[in-house]
Amino acid sequence: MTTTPDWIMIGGDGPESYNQQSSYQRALLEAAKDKMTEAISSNLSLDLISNRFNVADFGCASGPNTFVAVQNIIDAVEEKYRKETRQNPAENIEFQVLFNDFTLNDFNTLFQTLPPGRRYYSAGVPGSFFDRVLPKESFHIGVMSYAFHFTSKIPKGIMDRDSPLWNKDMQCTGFNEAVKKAYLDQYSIDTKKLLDARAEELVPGGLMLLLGSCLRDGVKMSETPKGIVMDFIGESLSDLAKQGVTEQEKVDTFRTSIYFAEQSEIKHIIEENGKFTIEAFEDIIHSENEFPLDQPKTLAISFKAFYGAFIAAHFGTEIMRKTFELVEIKARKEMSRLTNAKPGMQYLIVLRKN
Ligand SMILES: C[S@@+](CC[C@H](N)C(=O)[O-])C[C@H]1O[C@@H](n2cnc3c(N)ncnc32)[C@H](O)[C@@H]1O
Ligand SMILES: [Mg+2]
Repeated sequence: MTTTPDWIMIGGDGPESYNQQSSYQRALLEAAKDKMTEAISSNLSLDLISNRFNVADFGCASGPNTFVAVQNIIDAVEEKYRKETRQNPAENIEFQVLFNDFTLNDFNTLFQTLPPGRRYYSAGVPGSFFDRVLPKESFHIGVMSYAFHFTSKIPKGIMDRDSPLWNKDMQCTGFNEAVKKAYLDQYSIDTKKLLDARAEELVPGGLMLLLGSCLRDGVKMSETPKGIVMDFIGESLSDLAKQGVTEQEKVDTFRTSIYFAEQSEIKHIIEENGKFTIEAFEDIIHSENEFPLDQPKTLAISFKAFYGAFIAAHFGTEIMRKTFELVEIKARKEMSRLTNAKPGMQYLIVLRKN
């Protein structure tokens, strides 16, 4: 079963494209490179490194971050091989990279911008990562970067005005217990399906490296900079409805299929699923921080690269642009709220298939 959503990261390589605007996601990959190398060096068995080595990226978007992620992995595998066998990996190992995303993802831009001089063969793998997308035991290391926080759908009741779970916000702010539980339940169901699928597709002993952001335990989404900006997006949409640029009804029916879980929630889901051992759950702290909180323009652009897709799908591109103009103004006005917010957390999770 392949489900294709009505939103998709902004393709191409224009000024608003994911390709051009996803530098904050990339900063995490760059900061985590040493930890990824270490994780591969200590958790990947040398027996798995033979003449053919397959790397898969789930939720790759249109680049270029995916190229950084897979190159980090290939460099680490080569380094381990070179050190432990004293042989030249280039003579003995062929790499293949499997790029997965929804069918509507801009794979054309991805393939047109593949790094010159790369030492791997490439293939596109279309389809939802909540289902099987590859044959059994077909890859050795998988990566997901900023793609481990999606749900397959909006939880039941959230959109229903007569339900106690009716959520007026476009996101799970964390303040309504029942709403939070509905999101967590849906996230838990979907993530377990995702882990089941990857466990079948991975070779025994294979690894999954997950990079992204989550909440520190006990922190509510709307208390973090990311949650505050998401609230700005919701408020900006309401402002546009008040101005008559869009309808309030449309704003009220806009939700995102995203749930940023708390660290212990993620651990619990992985442990309950039971297909993987958590070898590491690292807090990645780097100089770029998660967001440039003192640069409203950059902040608005970063969020546009990611959330713009959802908004454009529901409201059209014009409203999407106007929304982020307002978001930038709000971020400028409320900079102290952003800089005083509770910190989010960026992670590298290393999973080994049991
Ligand atoms: C924020 S982007 C991250 C892109 C890239 N990995 C990076 O680090 O910059 C999330 C990507 O996950 C993809 N995605 C979300 N849900 C998915 C699903 N169920 N199956 C496949 N891809 C999915 C989206 O289409 C999008 O390209
Ligand atoms: Mg994000």
